Amino acid sequence: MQTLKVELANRSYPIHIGRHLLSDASLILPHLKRKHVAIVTNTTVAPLYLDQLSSSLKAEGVTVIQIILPDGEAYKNSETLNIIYDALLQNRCERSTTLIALGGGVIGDLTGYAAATYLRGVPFIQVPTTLLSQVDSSVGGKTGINHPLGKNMIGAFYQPQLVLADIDTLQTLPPREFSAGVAEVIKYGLIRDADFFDWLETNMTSLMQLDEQVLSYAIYHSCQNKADVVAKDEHEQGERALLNLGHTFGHAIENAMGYGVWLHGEAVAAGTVMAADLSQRMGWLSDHDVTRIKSSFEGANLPIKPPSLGVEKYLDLMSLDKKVENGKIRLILQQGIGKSVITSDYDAEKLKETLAV
Ligand SMILES: NC(=O)c1ccc[n+]([C@@H]2O[C@H](COP(=O)([O-])OP(=O)(O)OC[C@H]3O[C@@H](n4cnc5c(N)ncnc54)[C@H](O)[C@@H]3O)[C@@H](O)[C@H]2O)c1
Ligand SMILES: O=C(O)C(=O)C[C@@H](O)[C@H](O)[C@H](O)COP(=O)(O)O
Ligand SMILES: [Zn+2]
Repeated sequence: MQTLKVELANRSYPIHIGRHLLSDASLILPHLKRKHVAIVTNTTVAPLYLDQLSSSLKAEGVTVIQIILPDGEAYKNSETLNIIYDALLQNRCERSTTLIALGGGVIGDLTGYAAATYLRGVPFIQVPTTLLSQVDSSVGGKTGINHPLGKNMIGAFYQPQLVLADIDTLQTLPPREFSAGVAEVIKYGLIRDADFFDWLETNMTSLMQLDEQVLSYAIYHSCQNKADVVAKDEHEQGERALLNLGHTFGHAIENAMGYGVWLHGEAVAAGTVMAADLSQRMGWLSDHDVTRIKSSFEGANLPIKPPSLGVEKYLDLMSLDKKVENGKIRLILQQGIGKSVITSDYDAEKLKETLAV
């Protein structure tokens, strides 16, 4: 098992990455206020891993409440959040009850937001079971739900007590979902780590085959990059916005196509290609680098061609992005591989050319 730490003063927490972690309750016990937990998961993950996690905790005398939600991005909303609140109240959960998110990013975001708000805040633990959630969503404390008008529009920054990433769970992940996670892995290379991007170019085939060493390295290195950024800028006042590369375009795609039709990682991949296209039009990124970016996504079986929504639709949806300032859409653009910037200083006409796909 490898461990790294998100350094946030008295809210610091460890990320454990390795095999057989779900059945090792000793990793969780030190982080519980009381031997009382509510595991939140969904109808797909429950039959695969709920028993393993519950049994190991029960064997140590922990009372386990199970909350099983419907599966899918379309359920990352206030109705599903209410299912969690209802179950917590019906089971008389207290401030000392720890919520455990067992699943992908949807479960993690929902559970984290429930933890941030139930009784004005209870502890929670992330047990991510998708590649995307192991490399990105379980780390950093962004929690929340979607609104019909925009992605993740309601939420809170609320850090977990612990992240437990058991890479064995990835064996059952459908290939399309694995690919979606690789989009966020590539992101770290593009925004701040050119060496990691080079390494990914060399090792993409092995990564897609779930080679254990390559997979562990990719997860550890992604978490390290995210932990570094979050430690410097927890509440996205500056540098953290770089983690949003491709997301202003991508969230527009997810919303326009209907939540869940394009996977988050797929929309991020196509959105990152759009950001690269605009960067190239601005003269900031070479043709060669644009080709490298597209090839890396293609190597992970990710889409590089965005849907044709129409320029006005794109602009309308992008204008609801959380990074909008004084009505101006701020974008993460590329000034090379490993060098992203947040800027509102782009040519609006060139943006329209990028959106006219
Ligand atoms: N909070 C953050 O910082 C952050 C970062 C990135 C993405 N996100 C959010 O995360 C969500 C996407 O997360 P995701 O890609 O994990 O999607 P997801 O949570 O929808 O999981 C993908 C699918 O895989 C299934 N699944 C999960 N684990 C499995 C396993 N081990 N074996 C088989 N099936 C499994 C799920 O039930 C689901 O059907 C989006 O809502 C996105 O906005 C949040
Ligand atoms: O942690 C962050 O910060 C990120 O931006 C990570 C993203 O991959 C993630 O999709 C996040 O949920 C997007 O945040 P949002 O603030 O644009 O909703
Ligand atoms: Zn993302």
